[in-house]
Amino acid sequence: MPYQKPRFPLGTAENPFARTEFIGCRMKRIYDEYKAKGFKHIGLYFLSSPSYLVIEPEYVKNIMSRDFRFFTDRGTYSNEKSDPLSGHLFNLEGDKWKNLRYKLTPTFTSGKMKMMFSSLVQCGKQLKDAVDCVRLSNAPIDAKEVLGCFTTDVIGSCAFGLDCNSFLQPNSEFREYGKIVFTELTKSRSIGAVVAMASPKLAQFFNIVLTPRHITNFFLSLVKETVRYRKDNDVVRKDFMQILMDLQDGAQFSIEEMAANTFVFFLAGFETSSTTMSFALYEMAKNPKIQNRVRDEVNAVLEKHGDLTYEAVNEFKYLGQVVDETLRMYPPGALMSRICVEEYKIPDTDVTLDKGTRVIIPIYGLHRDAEYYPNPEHFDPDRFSEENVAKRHPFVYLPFGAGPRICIGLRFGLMQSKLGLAILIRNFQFSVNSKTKIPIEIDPTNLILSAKDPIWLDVHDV
Ligand code: HEM
Repeated sequence: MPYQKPRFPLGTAENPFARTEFIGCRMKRIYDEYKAKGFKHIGLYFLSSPSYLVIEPEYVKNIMSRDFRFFTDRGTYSNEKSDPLSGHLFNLEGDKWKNLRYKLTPTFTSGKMKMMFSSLVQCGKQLKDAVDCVRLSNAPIDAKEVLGCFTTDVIGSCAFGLDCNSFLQPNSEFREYGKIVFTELTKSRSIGAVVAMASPKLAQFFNIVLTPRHITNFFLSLVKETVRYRKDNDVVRKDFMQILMDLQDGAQFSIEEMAANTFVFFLAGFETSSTTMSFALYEMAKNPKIQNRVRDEVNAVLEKHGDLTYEAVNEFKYLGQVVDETLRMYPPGALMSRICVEEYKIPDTDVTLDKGTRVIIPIYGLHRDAEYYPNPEHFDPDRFSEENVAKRHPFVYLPFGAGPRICIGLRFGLMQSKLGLAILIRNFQFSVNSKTKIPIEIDPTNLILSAKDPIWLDVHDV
């Protein structure tokens, strides 16, 4: 198999203590270079760990879906005893993951989502009022900050039962944690974080704790107090916490497990959705035709339904295509990993992956590959019309992953993104403020794809 020559001591990896290029872009460069030479896959080294980068979509399909049993784990680090918040669905492996996924799947049925919908609409009203205030003062909005407040409020309300209104209380503890949690966990350049990435087993051996103690204490006590308050006062709410509490009554969850799994909704659900919405708004601000088409659709659907209902959001077809195209150009999870848990022969080749090999799926590379998406730097929601989608290999579009480990919050993420964008586009017109750099620079230090600087947009009346 072709491979990139490793150099001591980093292998083919970039120095993790001095990140100068976003990891998704780096993998895209390798993907482009080897694809141009006609290769379907390539070997890499992260420090001394062998890794395998996939180029051919058919191999991606086998790994993520058809032959999933060889690739059940993601290879992220968790240590349930010393670092209780790390024992969540994203990190767990093998049977522990399988059992938890089975228990949590009912959390995202359409019935449960409908139940939470009114909380989302309430957060949407606060978003509209906040943007209106900025419009009246003739100032631009920082889309990242505004939408960060919105998704913080949504997750606060739907996962923790809190009424945050981050717009009125920008310095509330919950919003402050929203800002730092992701950064502290994913930008960490401690030796422990590097060891955990290179070898989760070694990190386990040294009992490494990645979650800062103050974050663990905040979330553990928040969940403990909420559960105690609801039980003592017979309070029943329509949120994730309630669903987990109902499961807990069947003795399926400890308080630590409940905290870890509400925490992961915070970790996996908040920044992914807010960056998606910020990029979508930025693209629409650059493309008034697309923005107007979305506004016309939103108005027509709302006229038909009379109100912003769950069913109405599901009818925003073109807005859905705008979100799909945004996730193609700016997938928050720009690369995905799997661990080969049993020796695996790549079908129709003489390549065998050893147990323990890390597999990298270069989502950003696939999404910006001109073979699948001609003129890939161009924002074009029509790529996602039913007819055009049917012409493509399904495994060249993976913003939520695929197979049994696909994002469990996919429908929730799409629903909150479409709802927030519909409210904004219906009520305001957006254009790019001169302070915004075009094209947007990607933050090299973040593990998820996000803008390095604020995205300033001017807001006008419709
Ligand atoms: C636009 C929004 C979102 C995007 C782009 C996104 C993307 C992803 C991706 C790429 C994965 C990895 C999938 C794989 O390895 O195949 C993932 C997993 C996950 N996501 Fe999301 N996500 C979003 C929203 C959410 C929300 C709102 C929640 C929860 C409320 C959530 C919870 C999770 C969890 C728990 C996992 C781990 C699933 C497992 O391992 O079984 N995500 N997400």
